[in-house]
Amino acid sequence: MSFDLIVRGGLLVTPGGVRRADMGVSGGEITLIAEEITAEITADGTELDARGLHVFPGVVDAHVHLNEPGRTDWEGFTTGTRALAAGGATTFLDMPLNSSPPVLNRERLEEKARLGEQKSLIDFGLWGGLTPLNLAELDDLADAGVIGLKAFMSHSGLDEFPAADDLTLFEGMRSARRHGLVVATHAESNDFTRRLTEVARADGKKGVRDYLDSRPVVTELEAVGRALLFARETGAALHLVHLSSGAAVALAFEGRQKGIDVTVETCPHYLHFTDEDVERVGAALKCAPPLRSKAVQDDLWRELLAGHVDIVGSDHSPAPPDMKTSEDFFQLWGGISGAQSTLNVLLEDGHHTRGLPLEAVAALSALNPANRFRLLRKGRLEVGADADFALVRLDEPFVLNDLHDRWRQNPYRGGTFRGRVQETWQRGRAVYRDGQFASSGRAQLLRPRSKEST
Ligand SMILES: NC(=O)NC(NC(N)=O)C(=O)[O-]
Ligand SMILES: [Zn+2]
Ligand SMILES: [Zn+2]
Repeated sequence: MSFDLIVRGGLLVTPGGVRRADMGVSGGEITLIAEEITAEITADGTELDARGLHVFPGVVDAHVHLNEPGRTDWEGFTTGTRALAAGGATTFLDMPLNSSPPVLNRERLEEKARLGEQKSLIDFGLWGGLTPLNLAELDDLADAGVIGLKAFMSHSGLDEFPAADDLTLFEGMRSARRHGLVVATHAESNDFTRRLTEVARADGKKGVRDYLDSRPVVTELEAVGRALLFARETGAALHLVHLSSGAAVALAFEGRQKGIDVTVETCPHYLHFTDEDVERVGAALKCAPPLRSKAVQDDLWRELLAGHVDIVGSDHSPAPPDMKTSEDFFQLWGGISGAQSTLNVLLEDGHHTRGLPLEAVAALSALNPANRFRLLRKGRLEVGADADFALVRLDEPFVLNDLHDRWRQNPYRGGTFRGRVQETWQRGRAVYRDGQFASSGRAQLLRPRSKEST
């Protein structure tokens, strides 16, 4: 056997555990994992010395907003995927908003796919929207290869992507079930958050704390409960994005124990920052649902360490500085820039601080999202999988300053972490190495593998 690439002597974080081994790659695929590979590499092949480094499966970020076309100035494929690659990601799933017009039909999906294949550095899948405007388009979206359908249960921040009312969500789930697609929900109660916002605004409230108080945990719990009910009644696969509270994760876990097909995502910002950080830092940490108290964060970590969280996705959603500047905290764009730092947060706050095993870090960031969205060549260091991996220096602290996303405003800037990503490889080819990026043009659009073929 000969190889195009041999990764030598790294500590491989495989689904079965961490092991020191060589990894051989041919044609972009992992073809051998062995204690020592003695075979030759091809004449133009590469040997990579990974001694002293951990080899993680490339991050599969299930939740990013790269906003191209239409709002590329907020964040686009070029800068967004550089940030992702520098953070060890080799796959991302892009949300149907805030690109404009949003991905609500086949044409928009195909347009975004074309742009992504030209400009993205790494492989990607595309979410389609589920709104009251496009129920008639869902069959087409499924056929065109969406990775899943995304619905907002509260206002999305953009009128062009309206919230799904109960009937829309219910009908959307029925359709998704027929197509074998996952429905993702932004779970905050529309009635509840809208009324609390109105009341606060009527009282002239504008502060950080006023905003945080307008979206309490109960508004998340109400929406999670309703989404679970609809999933149970329709038999659809439900993915709860960006849960912010341990209580919401626990509610989802109860649902799963009762047989509902539900997975749970949380985000690095809920694990790393609290409400006090929002008060200190301001706009860079505005998001919905908002950051929570230390006590709620502790609950969230408890649930995660108990294995009740499936996926950690970045929800990277930047906006230009003028949308992140206002005296009125309600007026600011909600969205946090975090595409580059998911592994850093999981390794620093999870592994080093709380003893989260490295296999769990790899499962939350790569294997579980790959499995949930049926990307079975992704997310695992295993023979037969794509050679998508990141070389990580696990123990040495570093200051995160070299950020590659679109705007300067990034709440992780200047933070100290352990778990620096040294290099990122996709299908056997370096996409990020020595601080440099490969050229784009090789990224592939990924479609969920159909049930029949698995
Ligand atoms: N339109 C957005 O980018 N919204 C995102 N914004 C947040 N989370 O604050 C989201 O995922 O809801
Ligand atoms: Zn959301
Ligand atoms: Zn989002």
